[in-house]
Amino acid sequence: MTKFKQYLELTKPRVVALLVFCAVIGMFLAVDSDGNRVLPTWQSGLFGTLGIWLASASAAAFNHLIDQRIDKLMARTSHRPLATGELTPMQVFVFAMSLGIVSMLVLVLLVNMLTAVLTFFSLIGYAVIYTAYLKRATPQNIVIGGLAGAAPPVLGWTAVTGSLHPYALQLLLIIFVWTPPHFWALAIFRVDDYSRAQVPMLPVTHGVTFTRWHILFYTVLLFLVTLLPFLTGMNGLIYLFGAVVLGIGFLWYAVRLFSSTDDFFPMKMFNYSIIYLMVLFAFLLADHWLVEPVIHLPVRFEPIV
Ligand code: HEM
Ligand SMILES: CC(C)=CCC/C(C)=C/CC/C(C)=C/COP(=O)(O)OP(=O)(O)O
Repeated sequence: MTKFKQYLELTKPRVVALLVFCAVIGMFLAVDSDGNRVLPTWQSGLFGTLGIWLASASAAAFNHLIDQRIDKLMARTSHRPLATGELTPMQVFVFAMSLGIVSMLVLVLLVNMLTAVLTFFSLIGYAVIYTAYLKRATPQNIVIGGLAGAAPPVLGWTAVTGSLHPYALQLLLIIFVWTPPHFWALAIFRVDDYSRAQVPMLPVTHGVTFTRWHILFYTVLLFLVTLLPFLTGMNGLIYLFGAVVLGIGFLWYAVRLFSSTDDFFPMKMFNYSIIYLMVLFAFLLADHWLVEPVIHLPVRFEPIV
């Protein structure tokens, strides 16, 4: 009997879909060293996307393997293929290794070395540093571990240009600062799960109110960080409009989190965080390719740095 559904679940398909979406947008935002827009070639576009996707899926499968004991104890994850025994640890190991090896072959042979190396570090960062160590070690686990999940736009960018650009790092910074409100909103709702599994997530170790303050802090920081692409001249007014409107929405959730009596409200914020990131990146792309090249609006800010 085929276990396609179980193997697919190991790859965290929806999380990885958003990671790959951000990577692809990173590809289409790339500029060369003179600041001119560049497009991915069919090869860098196709194989870059494939390599990043396979590496993220591999990291997700390793996460299932390393977390199997924890996953059995939490209601949200107790149906996972290793927790239920539908797949064996050896099957998951072989699957995760295979995806990882193929991803590296694709990136090294068909994309470029820089992308392969950075993707490899992201894979290790999530699968080993975050999952096997940080997650169990400190309530700042997801802040530090968030670096791996924030890498995709940089990976997409380097797949196209073969070099790192400060603009790409702004995109990384956005996802890095977005991760704590994204995750802690869910963690507040799932605090009993984490406490049963003895995972030191912030709401477990420091309580829900403390976590709400942290969420608010990072949401304000996120609002400021999302202004950077405009302030550095990377993007124009259409992007700025999107970032401000979406950011006000996120801030509203972060403030309302203190007073809402709806138990499900943190999950509403969590769901909003996903829409937020998707639409923000869509704005980056639309602004980059529409505003100047098509509509000819002279709306860029003279960079302050
Ligand atoms: C350390 C960083 C992160 C942590 C700890 C985290 C944590 C989580 C958790 C616990 C879930 C619920 C998963 C489930 O129930 O299956 C989730 C869902 C999700 N995350 Fe994250 N996340 C992180 C980073 C990211 C990043 C970087 C992205 C994308 C750019 C992302 C996108 C998503 C999406 C799209 C979902 C919804 C999945 C679904 O509907 O099943 N996450 N995240
Ligand atoms: C190569 C590359 C870009 C790697 C990044 C890979 C990746 C899948 C990042 C997503 C982060 C994520 C879903 C964290 C949740 O893990 P968790 O263990 O806290 O959540 P869980 O309890 O749902 O498993």
